[in-house]
Amino acid sequence: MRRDLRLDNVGRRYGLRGPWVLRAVNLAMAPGTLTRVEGANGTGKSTFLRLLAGIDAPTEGRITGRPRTAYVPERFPTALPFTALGYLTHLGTVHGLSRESAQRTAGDWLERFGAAGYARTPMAQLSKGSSQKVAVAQALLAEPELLVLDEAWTGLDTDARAELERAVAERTAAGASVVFVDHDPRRLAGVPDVICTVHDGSVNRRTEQQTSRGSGPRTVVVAQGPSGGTLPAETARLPLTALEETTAGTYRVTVPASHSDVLLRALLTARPPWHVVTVGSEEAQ
Ligand SMILES: Nc1ncnc2c1ncn2[C@@H]1O[C@H](COP(=O)(O)OP(=O)(O)OP(=O)(O)O)[C@@H](O)[C@H]1O
Repeated sequence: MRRDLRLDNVGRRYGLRGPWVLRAVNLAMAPGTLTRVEGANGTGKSTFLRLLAGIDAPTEGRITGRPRTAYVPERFPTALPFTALGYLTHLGTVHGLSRESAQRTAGDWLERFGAAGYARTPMAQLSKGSSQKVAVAQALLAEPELLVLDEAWTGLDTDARAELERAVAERTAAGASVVFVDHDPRRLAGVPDVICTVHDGSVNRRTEQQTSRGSGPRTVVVAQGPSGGTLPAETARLPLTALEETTAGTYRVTVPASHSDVLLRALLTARPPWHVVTVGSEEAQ
């Protein structure tokens, strides 16, 4: 079992005499946790994310237990001498995939984000939105155990934004941790397990209670299991907003819409598979 990512007395300031941006940050982050980081402009959210991602080092204190990590920076460097597919394939091989499998995985991610048409376009010629799709794909490619997203939804079109929410749901369902900052309070609303607020150099952590979950669109799935069946184990990792056994072996399961694909996959790939009776949507009150 993986250990927690721990920050012990972490501080960061820029320059020898710069003001402390973060100070005395003590935190533990358990595997499989979805964490939203909030705070006013300029309070140090990106600094905190860079430290978590290992892109930057603390000025004081220690960070331990960082698993295999991927990061989407607030500003992705676009002037790289590669095509989109070439860049992602190259990164895939850096992550240990064979060239063939790196190219296939890279192509799959471009397809998922609706950017397959730009696969052979040089990175420097991509629009802001398309280059953001490459930024996101490079992080998801390696199936990281910790995914750090700094405003990663910014610049994406509606479909790609929803796809990124689904990809986050897949990572957490697979037991990975995801930490994100997003200016839109509706982003994955009601889904995070933990909210970290950066304020005055401190990071305050609070756990989201199950009861406060469920703002934002939801999907309601009615599914029938094999007789006497209990829900597949993967569903225990999903942020269910409601669960009701309507008749013996038939469940009505409500999840945030971002997590419906993960739920359906868990039900349909269970052995023996579940029968999905209906799938509907519901707006939270
Ligand atoms: N590389 C750097 N060199 C010097 N100062 C920096 C650097 N990066 C960040 N800072 C300073 O650290 C403080 C926190 O910046 P940071 O970008 O972490 O905040 P933020 O909460 O992410 O801001 P925003 O909401 O505007 O993205 C700011 O005062 C910023 O000017």
